[in-house]
Amino acid sequence: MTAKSSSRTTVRIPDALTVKELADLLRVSPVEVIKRLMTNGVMAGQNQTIDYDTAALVAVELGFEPELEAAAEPEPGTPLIEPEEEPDDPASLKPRPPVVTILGHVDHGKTSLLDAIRKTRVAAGEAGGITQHIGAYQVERDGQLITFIDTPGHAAFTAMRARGAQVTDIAVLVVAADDGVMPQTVEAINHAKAAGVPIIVAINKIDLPAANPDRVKQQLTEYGIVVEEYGGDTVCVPVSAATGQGIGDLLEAINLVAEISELKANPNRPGSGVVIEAELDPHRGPIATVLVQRGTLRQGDAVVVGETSGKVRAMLDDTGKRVKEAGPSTPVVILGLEDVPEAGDRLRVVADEKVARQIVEERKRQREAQEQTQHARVNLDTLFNEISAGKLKELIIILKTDVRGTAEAIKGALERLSTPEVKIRIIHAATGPVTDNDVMLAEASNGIIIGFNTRVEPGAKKRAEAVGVEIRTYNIIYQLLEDIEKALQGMLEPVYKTVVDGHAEVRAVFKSSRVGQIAGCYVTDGVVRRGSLARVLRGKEEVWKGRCEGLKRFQDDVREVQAGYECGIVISGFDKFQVGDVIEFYHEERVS
Ligand SMILES: Nc1nc2c(ncn2[C@@H]2O[C@H](COP(=O)(O)OP(=O)(O)OP(=O)(O)O)[C@@H](O)[C@H]2O)c(=O)[nH]1
Repeated sequence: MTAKSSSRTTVRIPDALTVKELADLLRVSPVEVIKRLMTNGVMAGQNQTIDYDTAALVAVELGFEPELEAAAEPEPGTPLIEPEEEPDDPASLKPRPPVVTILGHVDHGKTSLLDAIRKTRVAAGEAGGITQHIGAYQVERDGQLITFIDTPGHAAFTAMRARGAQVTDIAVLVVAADDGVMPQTVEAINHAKAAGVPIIVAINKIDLPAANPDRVKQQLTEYGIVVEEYGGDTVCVPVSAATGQGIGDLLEAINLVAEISELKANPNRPGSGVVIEAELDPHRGPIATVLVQRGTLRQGDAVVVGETSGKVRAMLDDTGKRVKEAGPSTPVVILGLEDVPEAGDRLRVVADEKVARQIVEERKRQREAQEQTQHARVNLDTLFNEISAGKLKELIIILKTDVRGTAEAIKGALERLSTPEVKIRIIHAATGPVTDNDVMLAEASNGIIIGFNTRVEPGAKKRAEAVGVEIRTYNIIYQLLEDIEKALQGMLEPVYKTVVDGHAEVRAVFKSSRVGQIAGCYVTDGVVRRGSLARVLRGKEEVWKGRCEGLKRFQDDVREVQAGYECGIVISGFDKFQVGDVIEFYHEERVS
């Protein structure tokens, strides 16, 4: 019998309610509900609150078809817990300022350029005149605001991305007109491309007699950056951070690219954003610069930031002025956190401080649990499995070699190994050892690193091991190519054994318009994890094999659920659950 039989009466159940309220809804006595709960392993008194999943189990047993009652529309501006992924109604989106990061080779003038841009607003007569360094600032040009991230360089840019936080909309690539394209210019180009952000070229130091902007433009074409003058679509602006020449043009170019990118966000929702930098101030406690990305952050909001929480006691803008609220693309310093968060941590507004602390506790627990399982990153041994499962369409490679000629040759040869199933994409090829930056890029892009006739810096090796990025080194080209080819065809595939992690018993089946079927389950032994391999057993027969696509406790998405708890489970491609089915969770372990 499943919960889907047509004779059942639908009952709408809120996401949390007391046992008594549930009894009223189901028109039975509270004692009846308590008895049913007990047989399902839940001990609860009549005034105790239970979650939807638990209530639904009882409803099904009593012949109802449970349905989650949609939460009431919140009052505008009321902070609430909501999943970050929830999309905005397109009609609610409003234009927002672009967020710009300045990248480029050492000494080409990134810091000077940021200073010169900052000065334009002092010149424009801004009150106070002095800008605080808070990690980001805004300037206005032709009535449009532009937000600059004040930490130049792609190391910071990619470190953020490796932590899953994409803050930059536009990258300004600074190239010194006298020096031309240098190794870190190329690295910056590839980091920006990997992040998929448009590039604007600022040819700096044009005040110098040795300046040769044409040579720079020419050199850039070798790296796929073709400026407009040469028939390409990259905007290029000659500037001098020293004299201020061209800074206005650069700002106009940014506005132009921003307009084409149609950057938008919904300001009318609880604020969320990313930490740009944070520190412990001896007088004010933990302070963090946050770039608001969606919604509006307000003084008094309860927030969760990475693994800390608090209440926004005060907010300051980039001139040090107190502000009460901050909308999309606005950088603000917030005071009132319990601890110092990390750059790249996400901030979310939640209902109140108690909820905030609960979420932090849960996050810490989940992280600890995750630390015990290996990072699921791409590596050559498991490549074929990923391809077969349709999970990988592209193998991303970062290639480091001893000399430039080899880099080009290997790049070409590797790209030719692409198959209809998997494209090989080399997002960065350069000479020199494998560095920390390369590992960060691989981490952010889910790629692997190949070193040819080159060494791996100790720091890079340590980081790669910690984050699970694969580095392979070779001295013979054909061996390198053969390994990749074998990996693509699954011939490198080692032998695996199946290890069972846990079982969950299906106790109710719910329909969801979004994901198909959700199995209301009880974890009988072990642990079940989101993303894990799973097979559905009916008696002794295996009726389906797939992946656990969704795992919920109450209304929250969770990474794992231990034995003795209820949860909602979605298995990829399967919508024929029956009450009594057992879902077996397992993983493949390599046999050495
Ligand atoms: N003549 C001239 N010198 C400049 C210009 N921009 C920067 N410089 C000089 O170039 C040097 C490097 O500038 P920075 O702004 O520190 O360069 P950077 O790219 O931030 O360097 P790192 O932070 O070390 O990566 C400094 O001595 C600046 O004074 C310019 O437009 N013209």
